[in-house]
Amino acid sequence: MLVHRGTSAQCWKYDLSQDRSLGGSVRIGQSQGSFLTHRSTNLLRPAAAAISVEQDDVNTYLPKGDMWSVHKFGGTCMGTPQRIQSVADIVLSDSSERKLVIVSAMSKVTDMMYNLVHKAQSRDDSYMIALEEVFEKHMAAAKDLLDGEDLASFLSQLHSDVSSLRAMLSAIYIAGHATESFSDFVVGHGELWSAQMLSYAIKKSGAPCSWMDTREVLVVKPSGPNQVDPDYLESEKRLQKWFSRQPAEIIVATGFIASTAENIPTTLKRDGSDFSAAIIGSLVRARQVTIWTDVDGVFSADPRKVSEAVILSTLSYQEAWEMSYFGANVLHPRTIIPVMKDNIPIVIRNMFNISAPGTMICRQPANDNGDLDACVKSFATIDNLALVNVEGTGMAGVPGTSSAIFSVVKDVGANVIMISQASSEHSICFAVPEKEVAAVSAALHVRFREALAAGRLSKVEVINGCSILAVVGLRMASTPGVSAMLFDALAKANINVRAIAQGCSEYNITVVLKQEDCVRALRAAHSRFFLSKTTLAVGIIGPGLIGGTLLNQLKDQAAVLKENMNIDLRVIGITGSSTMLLSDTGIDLTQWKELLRKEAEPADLANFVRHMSDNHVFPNKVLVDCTADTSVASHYYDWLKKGIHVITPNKKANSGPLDRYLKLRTLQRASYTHYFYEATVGAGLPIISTLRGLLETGDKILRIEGIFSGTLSYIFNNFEGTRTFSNVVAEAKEAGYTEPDPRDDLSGTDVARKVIILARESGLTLELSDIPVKSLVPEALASCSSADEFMQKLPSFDEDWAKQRSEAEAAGEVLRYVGVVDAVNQKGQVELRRYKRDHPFAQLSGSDNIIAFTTSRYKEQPLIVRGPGAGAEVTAGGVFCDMLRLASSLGAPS
Ligand SMILES: NC(=O)c1ccc[n+]([C@@H]2O[C@H](COP(=O)([O-])OP(=O)(O)OC[C@H]3O[C@@H](n4cnc5c(N)ncnc54)[C@H](O)[C@@H]3O)[C@@H](O)[C@H]2O)c1
Ligand SMILES: N[C@@H](CCO)C(=O)O
Ligand code: NA
Repeated sequence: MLVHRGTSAQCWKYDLSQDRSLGGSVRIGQSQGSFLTHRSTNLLRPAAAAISVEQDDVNTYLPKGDMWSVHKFGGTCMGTPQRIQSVADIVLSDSSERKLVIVSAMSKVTDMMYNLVHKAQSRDDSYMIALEEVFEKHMAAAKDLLDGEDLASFLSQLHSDVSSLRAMLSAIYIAGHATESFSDFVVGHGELWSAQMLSYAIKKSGAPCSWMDTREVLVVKPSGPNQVDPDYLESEKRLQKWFSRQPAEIIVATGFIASTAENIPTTLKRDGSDFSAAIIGSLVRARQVTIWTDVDGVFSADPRKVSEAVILSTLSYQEAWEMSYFGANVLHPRTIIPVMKDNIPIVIRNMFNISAPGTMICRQPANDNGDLDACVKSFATIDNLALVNVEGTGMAGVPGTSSAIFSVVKDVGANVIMISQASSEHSICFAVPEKEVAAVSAALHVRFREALAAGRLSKVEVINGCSILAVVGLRMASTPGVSAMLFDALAKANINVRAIAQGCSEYNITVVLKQEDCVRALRAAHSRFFLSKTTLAVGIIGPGLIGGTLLNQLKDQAAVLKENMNIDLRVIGITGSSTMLLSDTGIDLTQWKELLRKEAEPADLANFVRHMSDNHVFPNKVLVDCTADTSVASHYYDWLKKGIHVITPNKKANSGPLDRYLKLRTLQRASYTHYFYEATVGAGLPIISTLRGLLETGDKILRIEGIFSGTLSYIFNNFEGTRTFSNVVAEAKEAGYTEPDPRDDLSGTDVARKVIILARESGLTLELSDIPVKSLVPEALASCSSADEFMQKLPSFDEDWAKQRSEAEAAGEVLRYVGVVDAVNQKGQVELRRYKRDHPFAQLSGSDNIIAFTTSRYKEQPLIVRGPGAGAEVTAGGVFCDMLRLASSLGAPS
């Protein structure tokens, strides 16, 4: 077989007459007269001779090192003329002194080319039509991309290549067979054409650019089935030679194709163009090799399984290596070898998202700061495995047992994926693909029949349905605490580990688990290492006025919090009284209402809470009770006990039975689980936090007095002139100030609850029933069956109210509904009082609360907090504030 390099036609020609596999009867291409080697007059020389002549006079200079930047663009990047143009733009925007650009064939073309060969050798003459399609595709692309002389010369080359291919394929058709090198020759045209098109596109901008047929340069030798090794020395000589002839600043080179030392066209097999880029990067000692693709970089886990997966900014060569073994879509391990030896970084970048910085694979990751979590780079899983466990006392101290086991495994051709043996030597277990395990087990039973019969081996056991979770990271095995973190995460997720292997290579810890647990294990482990410690999984109970407003506030603010404070809030559940909506990773808050309507399931608080506690993706969980429900509040104790934080504007727990309250607070103080309830008093106003601040710094509370009801404040602030009482109550309800049942406000119960909350916070041990309350609910309406009925009947009492008001007015006074915590006398009280018009309590407007703290330090003048104390936005804001307080207790920056 003879192979020749062409001149400007730059096409390799086969002399099929020498290929015995084709019967030596066909000749192609000679009539075209393009068999001149470059700048040579030798006609039809045997390839080996051609090389020796050219090598001898090589004395050229190929600049090497930092000035070179190597780029590789895969088929998707070269998919359309527009994309080829974008590739040209990317190359031109690189300011490196010299650029070497490796390209794949346009997307789908390699398959089309293999298909041509396949058709021809199966004697399917539709290969002619298929070849025409290949031609059309490239012609159309070129016409779109190029014009003038460039277009003409590309098309003439394309024509001539296609006619050679036609002849070649017809030969294959006749022989009914294609050798590997024939097939490689045909297939390699995809790269030849894409490289030429790109180089013309770059040249169009005026930049000096040549294209390189890498078969002239890259020499490889077969090193195994479907695998080749580069011959660096020979390739470097040829590259020197090539460069001495065409020293352009930009070189576009064909990926994937190469030649043997005998100049037979071949390919880099499955390692493909990435391998080309790495080899060439190494030949020129490039400053960097950039692999352009359609993803933002290398993920920390398969993003289809772990929605929290992140793009890694750096990876060491070895980590990339490990990860590609586990199927991460990184680089083929062999691809890394050429650049690794020269410490050339490889950067994986997304051509369709230039703003993403990508992942740099290099020797020493820059951000390796020694943190535990930085030791772990990624997680991967392999499914459909079986564990084989060979067990018996006869194994200990008997050399050769493992060798015997694994030679059996080898003989049946099974692939051992992981091995683990405890040092007691009583068992060896290893994982193989499930489909291979039957053969392995049968062969082991045969091989160890005697040992089993004699009891030296007790069993050869197969455990089906296993998966591997592999954790990859540099220094992992040598850093204390990493495996503890991993196994703790798995334990918390209630996942049983069947076997463990950790090589001393330090790059990988592998655990075998039940396949059904695998994704859960992956998520739990990933979140432990990758999620911000202030990621909060949130469950909202009661998406009514306050809960709904809170959800909307979260929707608007979540991104800012994540960006600025590293606080990641994920609402993973919303439950109302009839339906609930659950999500494992976070509900889309832009459409929570719609989702709750359409995709919800029947509400079930126990299941809702289970959903929260079973979630192992998120390190912290909080339930936010936005109901006014006593029974919901009765669960706080259990939730806190489960480690779920609780936040609420619901007053029921803190104003309920004293013993339960004390039990709850004792638990809260003893644990690191938090319970916040600022919005229970004064809505978003800082009442609880002010009181706590006073107490915790050693101040002594003497008296807390104020207007604690937004509703009643509003009513008496607006009950003026000709307005009726019932009308103003309706307005307060409409404005969202009232409790779900406004009688809770008018009866004084709501104020009494707030008084109790503050009293207990101040250390008083009072029950709600200890507080004398003046109710404003007319006795006759106390028994109304619904809030609506109450509101309907309220106008009949307007006259009574008008009378009370005018009496006060006549005395130059106003009516105000106040609550008092008398800490000195350990009492509380709620009543309707009259205040002079110039009293601060008479100056309020809207739903204002005013709370005056008289303390040892604030004795002459009380500390006063005043402002709107009811309403959707301020209350939800107060609850939100508690969520951030929680995040900051968990370590969020302040
Ligand atoms: N409105 C305010 O200005 C204000 C101010 C401070 C505190 N609060 C408190 O906020 C809470 C909510 O008030 P709101 O005005 O939003 O009331 P709301 O009636 O509008 O909302 C309560 C929601 O909880 C739901 N719910 C009731 N029981 C439930 C259960 N067992 N499970 C699940 N969902 C249940 C209801 O269906 C409703 O959607 C109350 O505790 C209230 O005291 C309100
Ligand atoms: N209904 C309550 C809401 C705030 O707790 C009020 O009017 O004050
Ligand atoms: Na408050």
